[in-house]
Amino acid sequence: MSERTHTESAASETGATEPTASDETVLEVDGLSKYFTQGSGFFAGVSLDFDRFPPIDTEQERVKAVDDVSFEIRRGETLGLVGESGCGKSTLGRTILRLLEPTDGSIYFKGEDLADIEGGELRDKRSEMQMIFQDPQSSLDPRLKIGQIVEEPMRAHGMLDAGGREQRAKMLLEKVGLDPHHYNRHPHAFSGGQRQRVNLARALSVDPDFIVCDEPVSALDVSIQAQVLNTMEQLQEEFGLTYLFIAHDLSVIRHISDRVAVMYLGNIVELADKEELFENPQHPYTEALLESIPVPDPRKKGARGVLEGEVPSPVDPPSGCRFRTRCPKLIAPENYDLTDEKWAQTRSFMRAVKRRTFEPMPAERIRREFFDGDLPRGEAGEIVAEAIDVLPAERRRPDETAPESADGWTEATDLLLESFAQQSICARERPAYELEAEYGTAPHYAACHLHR
Ligand SMILES: Nc1ncnc2c1ncn2[C@@H]1O[C@H](COP(=O)(O)OP(=O)(O)OP(=O)(O)O)[C@@H](O)[C@H]1O
Repeated sequence: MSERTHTESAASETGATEPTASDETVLEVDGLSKYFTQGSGFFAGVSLDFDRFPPIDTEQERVKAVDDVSFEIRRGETLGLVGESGCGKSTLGRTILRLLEPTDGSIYFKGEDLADIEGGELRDKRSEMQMIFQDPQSSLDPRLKIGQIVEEPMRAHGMLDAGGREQRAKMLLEKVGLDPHHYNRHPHAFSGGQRQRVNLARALSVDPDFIVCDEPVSALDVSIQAQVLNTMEQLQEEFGLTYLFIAHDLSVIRHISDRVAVMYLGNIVELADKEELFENPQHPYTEALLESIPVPDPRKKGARGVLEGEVPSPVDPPSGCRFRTRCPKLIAPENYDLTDEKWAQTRSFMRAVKRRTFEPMPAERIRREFFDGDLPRGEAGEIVAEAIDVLPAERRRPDETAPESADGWTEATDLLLESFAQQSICARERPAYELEAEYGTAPHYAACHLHR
């Protein structure tokens, strides 16, 4: 346990210091994957398939929650991890700490591969890596006193004697901005922000190097969030902590992070210095996320709502770039003679057909509304014309039910997707590129074919 832990002054609510990262790599994640098997129990994943003999199919559906993720975190650094709900942030955090078994890949913590160790050795390592969860309410046992809660990890790791643990717990309560006299009180007497401070004291009790913070301020009022974040920054400085900070809120990520990783459907799609990421985003998904931040200036409201469509299922994610099915910058397939304008029109037509966002209408009107009257030249134009042909025809009378149309929509969608979307490099290859950074010195990674 470090000397300075006991001698430095208590953390205050104000005057956050900028944490400084060293060159030493504390954590290196290499090709890490975590797949979940749908369901559980003996018959999970077993289905009957009467086209086979015997008619049992044991092929299991696997949720690719984290898929081939690699990055490093330096000592004293905060790496922010941001992305929409369900993209795999929590699973990544838990797999790094081996609270979940990795499906593949390595997790080097201070040079040692955690994926290789088991039992007592893993338990010992756990004291060096802690986790703080989102909900301070449910993560504190209401029957225990604050002191017992903070001391519990020390007891589990056989740290200090009873007197030493009490002394350390009181010191830590003060460090996290609580009155040490709260030692004998129960959690129900505390506000959300105070409870999260108790969680911080508990995580710090075993003197960890690395903390995974999983949405630690999301459940708190905005006014309390900044105070808790400031305390976390002060504790980082004082105890030499390294954070992986998970949040979906970009303003929280901007407040706390040194570098930021953006996650989409189990992959990291962009990783750069905070300043670089916010000022010079290079992945269309990051751009869309940044543009979806509510802007205080009402005159600028045009920029919102750019993230269209549903996130695909992590059971069967898109080939190539996982964002391609929603990407406004999908690259044109090279095998057609398409101008930028005609590609943009073809793409929006393809999207409208796939989502069935227009009523059946005459071919001439489709050409006019989607293509300014001119289809793309050559083979691309022939394919579009064929798709228009198979779309259901318009109703002749308003009371007439639409002609049996589902097949026409599906046929046109399949034709367009197979001929255009799936021919794009975005569908054929997985992108991974390092770019020149404009701000700061850290490498800028953006997994997007636009940067080839
Ligand atoms: N135990 C599990 N079994 C099966 N699927 C799971 C399990 N845990 C998570 N998943 C799935 O893995 C994917 C990633 O989930 P995860 O909770 O890691 O995302 P997240 O980005 O942290 O989302 P949120 O911000 O909503 O917590 C989701 O599709 C989720 O449904």
